Amino acid sequence: MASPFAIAAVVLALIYLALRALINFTQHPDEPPAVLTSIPFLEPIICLLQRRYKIWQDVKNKFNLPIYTLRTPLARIYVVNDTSLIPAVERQNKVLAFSPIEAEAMVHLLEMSDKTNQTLRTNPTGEDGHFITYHHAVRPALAPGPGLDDMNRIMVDTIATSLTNLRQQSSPVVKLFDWVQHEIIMATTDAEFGPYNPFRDPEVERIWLKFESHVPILSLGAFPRVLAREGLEAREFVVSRFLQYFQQGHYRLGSSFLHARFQHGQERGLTLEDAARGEVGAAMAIINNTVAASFWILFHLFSNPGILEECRRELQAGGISTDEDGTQVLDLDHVKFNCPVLVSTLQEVFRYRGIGTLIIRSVLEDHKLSGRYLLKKGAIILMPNSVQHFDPSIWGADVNEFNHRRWLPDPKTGKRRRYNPSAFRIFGSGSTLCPGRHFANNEILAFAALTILQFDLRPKANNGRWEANTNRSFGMGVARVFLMPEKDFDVEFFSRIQDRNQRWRVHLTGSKKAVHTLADEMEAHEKAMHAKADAEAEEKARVRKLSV
Ligand code: HEM
Repeated sequence: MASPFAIAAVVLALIYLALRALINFTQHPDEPPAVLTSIPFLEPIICLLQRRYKIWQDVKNKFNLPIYTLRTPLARIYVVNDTSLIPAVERQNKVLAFSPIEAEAMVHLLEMSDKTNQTLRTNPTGEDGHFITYHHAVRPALAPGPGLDDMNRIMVDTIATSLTNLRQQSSPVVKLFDWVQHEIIMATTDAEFGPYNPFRDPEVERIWLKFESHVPILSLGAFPRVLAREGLEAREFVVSRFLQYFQQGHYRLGSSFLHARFQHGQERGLTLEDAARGEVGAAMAIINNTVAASFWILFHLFSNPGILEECRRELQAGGISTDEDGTQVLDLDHVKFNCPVLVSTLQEVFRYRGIGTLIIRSVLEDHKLSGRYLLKKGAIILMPNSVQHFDPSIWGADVNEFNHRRWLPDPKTGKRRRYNPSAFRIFGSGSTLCPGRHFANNEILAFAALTILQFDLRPKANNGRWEANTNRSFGMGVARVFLMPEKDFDVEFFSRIQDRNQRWRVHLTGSKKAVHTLADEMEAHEKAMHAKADAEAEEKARVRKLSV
């Protein structure tokens, strides 16, 4: 009689063969080829757990495919490597869409009323659906202009005041990430919510951060009452504070962006409580990435004395004046337009550290991408930033290095270096291109400039060596496109200004002109491509009509 081991081995072999056959039979020849199928349906998950954010580059290097399929137990995932396929995905935003994913994440994460959940889920890609009307409502408030200027003014005031206060302490020691997080949360939310900013209560900030750590489980809706009970309690506390803020009419003193959001909610029939819940989601979008980018820019500036000196020199060459009362005035226009090395360093931070895999789309109908690759309804598309941001054919042979001068004009020709804008993924692209990028650029630059001018920073451990390991990062998160440092660490702040009481402020002339980034080029490039595609479609329709 056969041993139990032998029987188990045969059963396992049969299951294995059946699963392999299932993949083969259900993978259409026109679909992108399936890879990581040796352990059917599980190999992609095992590789992700082992390799974390490095998985996307590993698979690209191993198979060298423009696009491929990962078969997982829950869904097919199509992963895009070829840069030229990205605009093709973005052009099909009614069929390859982000909003249905956003709708489900919001339903789970925010638990609004049934009526609002229904509103979110109804026709999420339609012109009159929640998401497209939301984009139209908020974009103008965040575009260069008076609304953005007001936000910028409050944001720089908050940062300048806080750093002056910090200078009054003698050589304070802080955990760097925590400190940056606090500074950016306060500056961003002051700008957003005005004088009655709920985050001014330290309890709100503390509990908000507790909520934040449970977001991945909450947004998946994976047994939150068992796995993330603390997160749910934290969310309800923050919601209650936003609700008070609305009930007491404090939102009237908030930013134009907040007004646009609130007004849009009212028009879509949201109750005040739903609006308060919506603010929890909005706060994630406006805070999380700016915190991470601000941490990384300080890390790269202070860990490289050469870059630090170059940037300080640029800032000091005409960027600072003195008021009659002795206040030092930093001119934000000077930072934005006359400090090319600092601006280039920021863009390199975006490229080098902004390699989360946030850009995700849902396939709503079977679709032939670029007329070649069959994408099946129900699948997910991922466009990993890391693949694009580390492609040597786009960025050159030094792609794996942090080159803070990468974005400066070519020293030989004096001309701006041309990179494919579709390969710069940090602010997304297409219909969901981040409308907050101008505010974020201003905030990160102002924060970095004020910090490097006033302080020297030195890590307490490692003999003052700067180290931030990211190996354990999955590079995936809700509203997080940056790799996160594994551990926070203590740094000591030394004031560079003798007079501890000397005040600093930032002068703003207005934001009509924005910092130039590749994301803006991409917007222009995509608009031109859309116009070309529309013209071609019109021409085809005209020819068809004539031939009838
Ligand atoms: C470095 C900082 C930031 C980064 C890297 C960033 C990145 C992004 C990305 C990648 C998306 C698109 C998501 C997708 O297509 O899948 C997005 C959307 C958005 N971002 Fe940002 N963002 C930043 C800061 C901000 C700030 C400061 C604000 C507001 C003041 C903001 C407001 C928004 C809004 C309103 C959306 C649209 C969300 C939606 O479609 O519902 N972002 N951002």
